[in-house]
Amino acid sequence: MIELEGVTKRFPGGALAVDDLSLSAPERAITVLVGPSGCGKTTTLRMINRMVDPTSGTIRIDGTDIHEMDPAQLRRGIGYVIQHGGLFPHHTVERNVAAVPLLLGEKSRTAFDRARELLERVGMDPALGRRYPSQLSGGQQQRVGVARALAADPPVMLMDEPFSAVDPVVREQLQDEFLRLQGELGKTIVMVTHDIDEAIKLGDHVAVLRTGGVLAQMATPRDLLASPADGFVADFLGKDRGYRALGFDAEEYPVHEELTVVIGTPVGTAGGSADSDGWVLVTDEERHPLGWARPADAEDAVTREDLALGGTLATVDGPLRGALDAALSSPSRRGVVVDDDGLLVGTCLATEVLEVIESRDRQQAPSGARP
Ligand SMILES: Nc1ncnc2c1ncn2[C@@H]1O[C@H](COP(=O)(O)OP(=O)(O)OP(=O)(O)O)[C@@H](O)[C@H]1O
Repeated sequence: MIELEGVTKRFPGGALAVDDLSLSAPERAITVLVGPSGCGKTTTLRMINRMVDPTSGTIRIDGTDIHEMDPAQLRRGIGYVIQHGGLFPHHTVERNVAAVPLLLGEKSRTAFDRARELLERVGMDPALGRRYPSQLSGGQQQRVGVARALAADPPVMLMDEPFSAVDPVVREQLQDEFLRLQGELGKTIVMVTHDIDEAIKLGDHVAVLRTGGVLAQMATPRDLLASPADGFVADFLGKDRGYRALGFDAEEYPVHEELTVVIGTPVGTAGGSADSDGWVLVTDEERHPLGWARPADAEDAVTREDLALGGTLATVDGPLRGALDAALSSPSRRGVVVDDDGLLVGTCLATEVLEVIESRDRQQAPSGARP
């Protein structure tokens, strides 16, 4: 557990970067610091590994005041990941990952073996280990940055905008893989971002800071969306709060059997007729959904050109937001539901998902409560 108690940082020249900040980052959880530019996020993070010293206040890790610890020893227990990976440009990728263990006196062979293992763990082809950082994409550099921070197996990780230097698609992938990795490793993580969506997706706890380094609210993402403390937090959370809150609710909703046809075969072979609207769901032979088709002639084989794409997929025990989105984005208005292996389970209807939400809300609302 990392605890900040009344921490203030005033830089020489007068800038008050962090003002009387108190918060706790629980063990084995991801705590995200989020807020507008200049609100003191990076300064706060750097005070935890003593790259910046607070003007006043106390920071403790597992009950020990970090100012009573030797800075080198402190940093050995803290992995640090920054934007663009912060890699040494003149070292190979493997050498970058092995850097800290080598510094700590690890045998070269052990350090490099572990570097290759870590690269694989963060989803990199180990063959890329012999390249130099400039020969990697932005997303790959970020992965190497994470691998390097993990190399000495520190219990604590500090991450400063680790996924912000890449495009939105790669960013989503990195976030998903990071969550999977954290599920295995269970590090105590403090992460900085200016992106509230990233904070809500990754954070077990989210601390919203306002300019001047003042804590506006610290809560779980669900509570933050449901009850922002004030107008600043509400504005910072932005629009679509009600809809985004559905991203946390993995609840059962009705799933219906759907008529399907295998790609390359005529709709007529589907063993029934398409729904009255004419849309039929096309799958591959293993029942992975491929898209919807509304062929003019049921005797013609369905081809990839016939597919109307764009619908999102919902996971059967996933959040209600996914189910609602699948239904609303589907050309047939029937949302495609798959299992964890991506195989078709059936379809769902927006009206029925909404019924689940409403009946749940009725059950949760205290009696006499008004919206
Ligand atoms: N070394 C420094 N000397 C003087 N002022 C500094 C220094 N580092 C940061 N500051 C100031 O402290 C305030 C907080 O900066 P910080 O980098 O912590 O904010 P941030 O929330 O991480 O911002 P961003 O999202 O833009 O990275 C800013 O006003 C900044 O100008």
